[in-house]
Amino acid sequence: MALSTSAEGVSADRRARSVGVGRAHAKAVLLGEHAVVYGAPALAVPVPQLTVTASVHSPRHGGDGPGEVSFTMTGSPSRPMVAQATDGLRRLIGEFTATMGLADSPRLEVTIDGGIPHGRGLGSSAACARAVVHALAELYDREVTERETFDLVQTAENLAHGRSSGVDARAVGALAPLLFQRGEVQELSIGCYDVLVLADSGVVGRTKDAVELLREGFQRHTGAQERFVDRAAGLTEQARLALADGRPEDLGARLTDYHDLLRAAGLSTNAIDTLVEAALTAGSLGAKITGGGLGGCVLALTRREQAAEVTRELHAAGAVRCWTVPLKGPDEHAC
Ligand SMILES: Nc1ncnc2c1ncn2[C@@H]1O[C@H](COP(=O)(O)OP(=O)(O)O)[C@@H](O)[C@H]1O
Ligand SMILES: C[C@@](O)(CCOP(=O)(O)O)CC(=O)O
Repeated sequence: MALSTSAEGVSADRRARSVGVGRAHAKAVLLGEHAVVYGAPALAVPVPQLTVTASVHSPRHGGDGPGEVSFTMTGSPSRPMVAQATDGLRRLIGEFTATMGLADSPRLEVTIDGGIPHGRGLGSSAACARAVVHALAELYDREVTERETFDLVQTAENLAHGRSSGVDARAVGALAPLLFQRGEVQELSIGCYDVLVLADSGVVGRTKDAVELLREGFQRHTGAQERFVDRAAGLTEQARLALADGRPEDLGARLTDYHDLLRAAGLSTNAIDTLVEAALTAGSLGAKITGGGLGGCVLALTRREQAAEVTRELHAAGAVRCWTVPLKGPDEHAC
């Protein structure tokens, strides 16, 4: 099945001004986070209402000698980005210029207009990286395939996460829910489903630390990795079938089961558990932490007509902001 990805067109106008612009959106992992790092499948959904835009400006297009790359985040006031966030992007840009056969390292000014809060399990670093790849492609008028884009985003992600599965790299460019496993994706053909209410706990999670925490636990306890990955893969497969067959109650139950699995592994927090309980009490079909964990967001599968009530209860339980994300296939424009 062909995968729908968001792509950026080349604007002759921008080329003349030596500026390339690229965009990507946030994502949420429905099920499978962490286990996906060990080769298990994951289900992920695009979050199209949260986007990031990268503008890459080349003040001396084709400049001589090794170039400098500066990074700025817009906002009031605009600010330089932290090294933790820019190291991977620098490596990505180096890889892009080498892969595309560009002679010299250019001098570049990268501006990130970020509408995706970072450290919330929403794929902010992958979205930034993907937006930069699209911007570079536009700036240099190069065709970049989906595979090349994935590899470039992974160059940055592997630095940010230590070892990244690649699910974020794919999902932040996808137009529909997808099943991801070992770099390969399958777009899920579902109709209009219920909605996901995403609630931000306001606490910055640390994906790299969370991945490391789990790995250390696996090293200390014989068989723990196999047990975790088998249970996670089983739940993800059951959820995939429930999604395909239109069984929202079963999908919801598997989400909550997956939350319990992550919580048992030490990846949840009290604030997150409170939000999960609040969503379930308010009528959500299932709820869980999403992404790297140790903070971040809760995702709650909710009947459309109950989304407002669930959102109210999540705010009352401490959520700093909520988003309602339609769960729908690529051709369901009227959902
Ligand atoms: N402007 C910024 N200020 C601080 N950190 C940033 C910024 N932009 C991106 N980051 C980085 O983004 C990372 C979070 O991205 P990521 O690991 O993808 O997690 P998430 O998907 O939860 O956002 C943080 O570790 C941080 O280094
Ligand atoms: C925990 C993990 O499965 C997902 C991380 O998601 P995020 O970066 O926290 O949005 C890590 C990975 O897949 O590389």
